Amino acid sequence: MIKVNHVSFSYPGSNRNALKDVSLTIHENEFVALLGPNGSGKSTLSMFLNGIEIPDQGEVLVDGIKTSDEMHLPAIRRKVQIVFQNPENQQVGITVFEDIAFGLSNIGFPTDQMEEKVHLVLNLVNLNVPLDREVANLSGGEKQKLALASVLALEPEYLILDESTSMLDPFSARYFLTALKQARRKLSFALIYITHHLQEIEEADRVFLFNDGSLLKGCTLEELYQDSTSLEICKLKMPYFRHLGLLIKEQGVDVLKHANELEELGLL
Ligand SMILES: Nc1ncnc2c1ncn2[C@@H]1O[C@H](COP(=O)(O)OP(=O)(O)OP(=O)(O)O)[C@@H](O)[C@H]1O
Repeated sequence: MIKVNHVSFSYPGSNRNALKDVSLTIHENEFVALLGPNGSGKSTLSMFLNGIEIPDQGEVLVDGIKTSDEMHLPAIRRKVQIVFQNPENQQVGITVFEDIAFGLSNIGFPTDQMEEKVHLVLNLVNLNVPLDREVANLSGGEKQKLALASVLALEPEYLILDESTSMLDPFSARYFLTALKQARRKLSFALIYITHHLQEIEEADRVFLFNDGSLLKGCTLEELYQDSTSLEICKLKMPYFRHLGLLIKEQGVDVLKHANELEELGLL
C-alpha cells in the first residue's frame, strides 16, 4: 500500500505550493487515475511516490516504509516504477536489448537468463522488433512500448504512467493501452495512471481529482460522471461512447453495462 500523509511541497525558488496538504492511499493491485488540469500537481505527486522527491511537509510510505528513509530508497524505487511522458528521457541503451538489460543488470538479474527475460517482456507489450535494433530508430509508439517493457522487466508492484500516450497517434495509443491491459492480466501490479483522457481509464477502480495542488476528491468513475462540477474544474470530457450510452439508457437500453466487452471487440 502507498500512503500519502498530508504532503505539501513547493519547488525551490517558487513561492507557491505545487502540492497542498495531499493525503491519499493506493492499494495493492489497484488501478487509480490521477486527474486534473495542467499544473494541478499530478506529475509532482508521482515523483513523491517512488522517492524521486521527498516532501517538505508530510510523509509518503510505501508498504510501511517512509520514502525519506534513505537506506530503503533503492528497494522503494524498485517497487514503484515510473514511465514518463517522453520515453526518450528514460532510454539508456543503444539497442533494444541493452535498454531492457540495463535495469536488469542493476538489480543483479542472472546474465544467462537475460535474453529470455527480454523476449518475455517484449512479447508482453507486443513489441516485435529485433533485439539489436537501435532505440533511436524506433517509432514514438515503439519507444513508449520499450519504456513500458523495461520497467515491467523489473516486476514493479506499483507502476506510474504519466501521460504515456500523449505522444502517440490514436492507433498507437490504443495498441499501447491494449498491451498494458494484457501485461496487467499476466503480472499483478497497481497502476497509477495520469491522463486527461477519461476513455483511457474506463477500468479504473478509483480516480483522484486535483486542482491547484490540492486533492479535490477521490471517487469512482461512476461518481465522477455524475459530478459535472468536478468534470468542469478538472477540464475533463465525458467519453463520447459513455455520453451516447447515457442517452440510450434514457430510452431503456443499458449498453454501458457491456462497455468492456464492446471495447475488447474494438467497437468502442
Ligand atoms: N521543476 C519545477 N520547478 C518549478 N516549478 C515546477 C516544476 N515542475 C512543476 N512545477 C510547477 O508545479 C505545479 C504543478 O506542476 P505538475 O507538473 O505537477 O502539474 P501536472 O498536473 O502534472 O500538469 P500537466 O497536466 O500539465 O502535466 C505547476 O504550477 C508547475 O508550473
